[in-house]
Amino acid sequence: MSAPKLSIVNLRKEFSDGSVAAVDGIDLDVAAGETVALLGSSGCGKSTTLNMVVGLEEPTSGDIRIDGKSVVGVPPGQRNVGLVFQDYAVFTSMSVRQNLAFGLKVRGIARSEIARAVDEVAELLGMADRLDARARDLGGSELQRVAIGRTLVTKPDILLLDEPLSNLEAAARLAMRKELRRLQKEAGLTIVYVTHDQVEALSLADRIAVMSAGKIKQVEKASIICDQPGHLFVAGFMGSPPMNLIRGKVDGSGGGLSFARDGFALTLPDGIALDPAEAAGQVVLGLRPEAIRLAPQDSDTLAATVQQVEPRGPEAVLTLDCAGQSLKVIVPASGRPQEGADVHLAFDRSALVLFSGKTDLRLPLHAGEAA
Ligand SMILES: Nc1ncnc2c1ncn2[C@@H]1O[C@H](COP(=O)(O)OP(=O)(O)OP(=O)(O)O)[C@@H](O)[C@H]1O
Repeated sequence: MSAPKLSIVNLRKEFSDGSVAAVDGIDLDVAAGETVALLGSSGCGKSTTLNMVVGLEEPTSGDIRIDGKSVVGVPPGQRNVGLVFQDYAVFTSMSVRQNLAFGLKVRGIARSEIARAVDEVAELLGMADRLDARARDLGGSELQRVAIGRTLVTKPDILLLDEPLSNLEAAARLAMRKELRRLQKEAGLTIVYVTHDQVEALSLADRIAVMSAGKIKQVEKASIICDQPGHLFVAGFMGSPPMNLIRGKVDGSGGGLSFARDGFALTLPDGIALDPAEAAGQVVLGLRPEAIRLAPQDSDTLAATVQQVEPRGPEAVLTLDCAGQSLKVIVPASGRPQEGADVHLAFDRSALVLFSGKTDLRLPLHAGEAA
């Protein structure tokens, strides 16, 4: 990556009334023009991280650098970081034009320059014909566009978006996701995007940082994080349903390794070379629901019973009992089996991953390979 636009270095925040750190030593680089999502459930420290970047909270320790320069202690107004919340923070009594102009007006910018900047941002947001509308007459997604526009007119180095689509109806949320993708491209924005919604993170971010209990568990490209989770937590969090995770042991040696837990056993692909210390201990096998399919019985399939069928539009999620092991499998809705049916499962073994039972980290499966 070229020199990062934003560097978060070993950042920590303890609130005086709390015994645990809200943000517990996180590191994150964001490149110019990149969108990184901070993804995690409520209370994991996402908003606190953003608040420290914008300057609303001071870190307990660690550093925040913009273009290589520390901004810790620099007042929010001098950081050139824009923050947009889910609550639109738009003045409803003002027009769209007045709202967009507000941030520049309070900075004492010349009128002609404000007018130019407002026109430019209105154009970018597709709101050029709405400049004279009263904010109180706007719908949710228009209001959110104005809120983003109010920040964009100030030309922030970094745009921070904190759950910006949470207050929108499903259809408006979809439209705004598209709008944000267009903005990212056209304005080349550097964005840190906070969300608890993984579909939003997957569709908007270049990379996703998965947070849990104040820590970043993994930062990875959105395109591969579901298939290549580096940490057991991420494997159990990403995807709907998430990866099947089975705690067990690896048996055998050389070319004939297999994974076993009670009655459930699966041959591992040829050529796997596990660290002997890890192979001797507990491991967790991970297999995405998409990597298992129903198949005619043969020497390579395992028998299973369908316990639950959950239709989900064009597909269905099956919960199966396979030798005492509960598995989730996604199948096409048409031709799905009935509850109670006996089926056979074929496994895409090339898609399986193993995690250390000791560290919860993904294990390299081949000599010299990084997990
Ligand atoms: N001002 C504060 N004083 C004390 N504790 C706080 C304060 N702000 C946040 N916390 C605590 O810090 C932890 C992280 O909160 P934070 O709001 O950053 O999480 P989050 O991931 O953004 O969650 P949410 O999506 O619910 O906002 C929580 O346990 C929260 O209760």
